[in-house]
Amino acid sequence: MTGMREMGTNVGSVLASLMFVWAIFKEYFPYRLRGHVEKYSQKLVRFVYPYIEINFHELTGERLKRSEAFVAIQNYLSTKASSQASRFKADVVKESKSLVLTMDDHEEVPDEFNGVKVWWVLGKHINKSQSISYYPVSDEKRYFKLTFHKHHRELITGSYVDHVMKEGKTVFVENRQRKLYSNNPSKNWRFWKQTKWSHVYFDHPATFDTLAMETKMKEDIKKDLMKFSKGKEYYAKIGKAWKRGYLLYGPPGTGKSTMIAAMANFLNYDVYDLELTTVMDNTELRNLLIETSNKSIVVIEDIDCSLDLTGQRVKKKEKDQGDEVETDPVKKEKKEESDNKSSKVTLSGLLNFIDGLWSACGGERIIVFTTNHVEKLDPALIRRGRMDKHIEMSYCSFEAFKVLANNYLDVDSHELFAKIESLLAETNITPADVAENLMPKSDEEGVETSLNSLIEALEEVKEEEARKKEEEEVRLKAEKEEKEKEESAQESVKIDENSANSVVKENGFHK
Ligand SMILES: Nc1ncnc2c1ncn2[C@@H]1O[C@H](COP(=O)(O)OP(=O)(O)OP(=O)(O)O)[C@@H](O)[C@H]1O
Ligand SMILES: [Mg+2]
Repeated sequence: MTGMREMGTNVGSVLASLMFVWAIFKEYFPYRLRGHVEKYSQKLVRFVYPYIEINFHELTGERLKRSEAFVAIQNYLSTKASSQASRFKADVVKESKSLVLTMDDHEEVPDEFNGVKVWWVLGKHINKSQSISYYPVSDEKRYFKLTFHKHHRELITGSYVDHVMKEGKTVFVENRQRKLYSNNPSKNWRFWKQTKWSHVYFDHPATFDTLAMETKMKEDIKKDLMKFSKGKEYYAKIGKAWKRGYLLYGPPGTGKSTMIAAMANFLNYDVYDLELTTVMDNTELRNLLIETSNKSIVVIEDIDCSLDLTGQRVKKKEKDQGDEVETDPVKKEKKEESDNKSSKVTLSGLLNFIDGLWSACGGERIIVFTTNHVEKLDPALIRRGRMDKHIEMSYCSFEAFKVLANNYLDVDSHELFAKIESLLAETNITPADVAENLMPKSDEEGVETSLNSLIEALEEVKEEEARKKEEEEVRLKAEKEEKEKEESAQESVKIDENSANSVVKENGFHK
């Protein structure tokens, strides 16, 4: 069959050359004769070469975006190429766990659908125009050519192409290596033609199994995520954009960032880590958003440090009291940058971003904010509907400790657990600190040594907390005494004034 098609292709190209010569000289023939020649020559071409060809170009649209169809075909053919083609390009994805083969240029891959044969070829046009540009411009334009017999036009352009797109997308989801994007400073977008987002491959090992928190809470979050990811029809039915906002709040080291990684791994989504302090204004924020893809989690970490988003009322109160001192150097730098006002992103800009984005960019997106100070955020920012689910990440409970003990030491129970349970109930220690103590310091260190080191740390924390409590009590007592002294001093001044007044009155009376 391929041989016949090739022969047809050769005869077809000879005829095409003749048609080209005809196009030049047809002016010299009488009009009537011209019509006849054209009609019969086209019939002849269709007879000799009864195949239809469709090209799917890689770059489409004015901004030359990568066509989704091209990518889907490429993925679909990667599953066929391994058995059908003889020349491939290979790519190793997912830490060498799978090898993805794609067709090499001009390689032909046959395929069959409902007993009908089709052929795919990856072709490319080289752009001959030698435009001089400051930036490197790719002048290679690739396309997939699909060839099939004209009898099967309907089947191929309908069901077959649909089938290829669907399969291609599934392969893409299975093989794709997820990415962690971070936004580039906008000053580089124009001058260095930098893309808005740079990425590295996302390879965080955190999962919900390794995340230390209450089992019930964990299951609840997993259920919520699952419902969201499968909720395309549901969201369409209730007329809501297919997005969900999560607010993770709690002290440093309680696993907020770890939870985001676990969410991404659970859903198989990309992560867009949005650094707000480098976004100059609301327009830039919108532009960044438009370039995010479906199946992604957009993250804004430490939102209270990123921008002046804390709402007027809260801000005023804070100014009066004086700001709390930030100890984490990263958060401190963020806060300083945002205080320097290099960014003009406003609260309303961010609210528009959260509300508007989804309708503008299609669905299947999750947005996550993290903060250590939930009380500082403007209520408008975190109201339900914007941040649908508020999750408090808290100090380590005994249940959370058991997950960590299993992760780090491979133990489910131990005689020292009871002591640890009672110490955990009395102290505030973060999962990060517990994890640090459980990590064996050397290969020889056994389970017991690690657990004892945790007990020691817990006792230290307990002592420290008791000391702080005592100090606080002493301070409060001193404050109370001071206040009482002041009040009694004021009282005695009042009594003195009153008695002086009565003396004056008495004297006056006497006068
Ligand atoms: N709940 C948890 N489960 C498992 N590991 C945790 C948990 N919390 C903290 N850890 C460990 O502590 C380290 C720090 O945690 P993480 O970065 O997630 O804290 P965070 O809440 O994001 O802190 P910050 O507010 O400073 O950003 C992690 O690398 C992880 O190993
Ligand atoms: Mg964090």
